[in-house]
Amino acid sequence: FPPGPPRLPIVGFLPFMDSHLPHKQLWRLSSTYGPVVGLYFGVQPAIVVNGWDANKEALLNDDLNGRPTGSSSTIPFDGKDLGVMFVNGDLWKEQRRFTLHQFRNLGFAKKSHEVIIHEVAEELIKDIKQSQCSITLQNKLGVCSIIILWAVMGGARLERSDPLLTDLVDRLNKLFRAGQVSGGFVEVFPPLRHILPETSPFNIVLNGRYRILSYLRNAVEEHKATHDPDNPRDFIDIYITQIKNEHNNSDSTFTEDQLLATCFDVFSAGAETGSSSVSFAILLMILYPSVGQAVQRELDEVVGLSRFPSVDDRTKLVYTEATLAEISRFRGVAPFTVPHYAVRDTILQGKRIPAGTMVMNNLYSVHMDPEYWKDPDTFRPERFINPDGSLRKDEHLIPFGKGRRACLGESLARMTLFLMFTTLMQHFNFRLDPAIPVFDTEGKSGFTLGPPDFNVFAEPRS
Ligand code: HEM
Repeated sequence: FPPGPPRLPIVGFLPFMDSHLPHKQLWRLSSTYGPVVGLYFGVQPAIVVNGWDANKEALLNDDLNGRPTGSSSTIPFDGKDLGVMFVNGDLWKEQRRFTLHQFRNLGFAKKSHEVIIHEVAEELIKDIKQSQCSITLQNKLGVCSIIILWAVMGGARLERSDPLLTDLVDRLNKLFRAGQVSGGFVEVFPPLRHILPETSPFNIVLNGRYRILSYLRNAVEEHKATHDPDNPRDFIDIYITQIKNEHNNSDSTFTEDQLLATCFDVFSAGAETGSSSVSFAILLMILYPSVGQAVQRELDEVVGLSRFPSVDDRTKLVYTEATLAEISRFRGVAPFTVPHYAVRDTILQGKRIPAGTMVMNNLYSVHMDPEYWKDPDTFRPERFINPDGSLRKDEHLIPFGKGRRACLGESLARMTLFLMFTTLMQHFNFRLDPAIPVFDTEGKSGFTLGPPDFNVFAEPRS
């Protein structure tokens, strides 16, 4: 097993985990123990993979592409591992393939999706213009993310003013901040959950999960009541048809619980990451005003103010694209991948990794690896521009992971980030509300990295 920090009996490294910025702490361990650090979360053996070389090797090794199973995410499903994110083997392959295929058929990240994102952006701009005081972008963008995702999954166009939406955004934000990348004490000592107060991070995550699942369950019931297999409206309709088609197949993985779990995975993976990415992007434009102004100059030249930016403009918006790349390197909202798991004994960087080891791929360490990035701590979009002025793609930038477990929603996430960011920058000059000072711009950890709390004044650009 790879070398790592000393561990305490029973609890292992858990009491020493930094809850503030664990990706930084776990990367620092590499200076003592090398790129693959072995440690224990309770009695669960785990490795942290740091730097580009080790992460590339790990992410492309299918023996390390499993997921830990049996976590608290199974509680609402009587202990069954369901969905696409925390499942393995044939179930994962079949469900991931089906979900991706159907999403593509439904126009996922295609032109028809751009139309929806433009409508959502237009409403957001109206909403911001009507605001009388400073606004919390993260919440407004959370509502946008859910409307966009739901258009593919559940078909219906949700209303911005629907109080349910605000509740979902609030639950998701709380759930993502309360979560811990290591799983925390309860994941390794499950009986603890019976004595925890309602306000404990574990119960915030579990209650958020139940609330979102109950919303999804209602949506599935409504779909069943109005289901017409010849006229599928969305992903849920197509999935219901598949369940019916496989009714006589006792080995079928298509069940109603599986539908709920898949919707939950997509919904939770997509909504918070999407809004956090755009919030971070706007915050960085305020903190680095010369970059923000250069983005606006390029948008004025290429797009102007009379229409919304479109994905067709991307090739001409080199500086803007370079800025988005630098934002995802500098403040990637996924500093770790979702935890991986060794499905059989294997070798990584010459070290033996036993089956059953949890694997934490530290993407932050890839994006800050000084071997590959000159001045990694400097925010500098120009690093993604070639001397001839064209956009420089860099294989060391992997905010969505790499290999067979990479993000299922990457194309939609990239499209949404581009359209929401450019539309906001086109329409407004942002400045921070001094009433909510931002002391720490590195963000807030949890399952992902969220932006710090901040409010903005948005001055319309004429
Ligand atoms: C900026 C936004 C996003 C970022 C940075 C991001 C990043 C990631 C990363 C790093 C992973 C883990 C890869 C691994 O474990 O190796 C992941 C997995 C996943 N993402 Fe995303 N994601 C984003 C948006 C989305 C969206 C919009 C969706 C859904 C439409 C989505 C759905 C998923 C799913 C289902 C998985 C699990 C895939 C699997 O286990 O097979 N993500 N994402």
